[in-house]
Amino acid sequence: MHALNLQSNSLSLAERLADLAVDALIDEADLSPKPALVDRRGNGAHTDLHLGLMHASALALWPAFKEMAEAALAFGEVGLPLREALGRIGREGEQAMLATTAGVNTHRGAIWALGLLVAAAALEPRSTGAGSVALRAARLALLEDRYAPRPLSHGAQVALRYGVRGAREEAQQGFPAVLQRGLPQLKRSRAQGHGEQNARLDALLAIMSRLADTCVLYRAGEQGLQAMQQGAQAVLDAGGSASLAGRRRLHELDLQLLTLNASPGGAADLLAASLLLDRIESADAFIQGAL
Ligand SMILES: CC(C)(COP(=O)(O)OP(=O)(O)OC[C@H]1O[C@@H](n2cnc3c(N)ncnc32)[C@H](O[C@H]2O[C@H](COP(=O)(O)OP(=O)(O)OP(=O)(O)O)[C@@H](O)[C@H]2O)[C@@H]1O)[C@@H](O)C(=O)NCCC(=O)NCCS
Ligand SMILES: Nc1ncnc2[nH]cnc12
Repeated sequence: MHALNLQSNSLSLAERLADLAVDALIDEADLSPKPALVDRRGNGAHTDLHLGLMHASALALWPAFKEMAEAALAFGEVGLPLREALGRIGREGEQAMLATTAGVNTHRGAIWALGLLVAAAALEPRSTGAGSVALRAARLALLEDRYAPRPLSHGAQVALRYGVRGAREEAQQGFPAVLQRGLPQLKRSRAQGHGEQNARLDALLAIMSRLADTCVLYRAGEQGLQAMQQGAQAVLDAGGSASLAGRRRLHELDLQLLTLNASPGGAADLLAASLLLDRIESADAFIQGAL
C-alpha cells in the first residue's frame, strides 16, 4: 500500500493533490485522437471549445482543488460540514472556470468528480488505493448539500427523459466506470506493452463502452449513446488503439460521433478521474521523481 508523503518537495499535501488533479485534466485534454472530443487535432464536436481553453480551464481550477483538499484535512472526516464546504468550493470553482472560459462549460463534471476524489485522498493520506479513495468519495457524494441549487441542468433533463443515472449517481456508487472499466483497462493495456497514450485511449474507450454519458444523451439521444457504446466496444474488440484494425474502428467511431454531434464529455471527465486515481496510487514513486 502507498502513502502520500507529507514532507517532500516542500509542497503541502493539498498543493500536491491539486497538481495531480490539474495534470490529469491536462493529460486528458492532450490525449489524441479522442472521438468527437477536443484534443491536439481540433475541437471535435464542439464549436465553443478548443485545446487552449481546456488547458486554461484546468489551470484555473488549481486553487479550488487545493482548497477542497485543505477542507478535507481541516474537517478530518466524512460528514455534512465537509460535504457542504466542498459544495461551496466547487461552486466557486465553477465560477472561476466560467470566468476563464467566458461562460463556456469546460469542466463542470470534472470539478465534481476530481474534487470529491482529491478531498477523499486528503482525508486519509495513508490509504491511497483507488478503491479506498473512491469509496470515501462516494460517502461524501451521498450526503445532501443543503445549499446546492438544483437547476434543470442538461444532466437532470436527460435523467428525467431517459431514466438514466448521471454524474451524481456515478460518484455516489463509487465511480464504477472508473474502478471497473477505466483503471483496469489502463493497467491491462500497459501490461500488454501498448504504450501509455494507447493505454489511455483504451481506458477512455472502456469507459465509453458502458457509460450513460448525459452529455451524449443531451446532444444525440439514445441513438448517439448506442453509437458511442457499441463503437467504443468495437475498437476494443478489434485489438484496441494500438492495433491497426482498432485504429480503423476508432477513426470510424470519430466520424460517426461527429456526424451525430455526440461528444462524450462525461467519459472524458471519468478518464481524467482514472488518471488521477492512478497517480495517487503511485504517489510514492511520483514523489521520488520516478514518474
Ligand atoms: C452533481 C453535478 C455533477 C451536477 O450534475 P448534473 O447531471 O445535474 O449536471 P450537468 O450540468 O449536466 O453536469 C454533469 C456533467 O458531468 C459529466 N457527465 C455526464 N454524464 C456523466 C456520467 N454518466 N458520469 C459522470 N460524469 C458525467 C458531463 O461533463 C462533461 O460534459 C460537459 C459539457 O456538458 P454540457 O454543458 O451539458 O454540454 P454541451 O452539450 O457541450 O453544452 P452546450 O454546448 O449546449 O452549452 C463538460 O464540461 C464535461 O465536464 C456533464 O456535463 C455537480 O456538477 C454539482 O452538483 N455541482 C455543484 C457544486 C458541488 O457540489 N460540487 C462538489 C464539489 S466536489
Ligand atoms: N476533451 C474534452 N472535449 C470536450 N469536452 C470535454 N469535457 C472534458 N474533457 C473534454
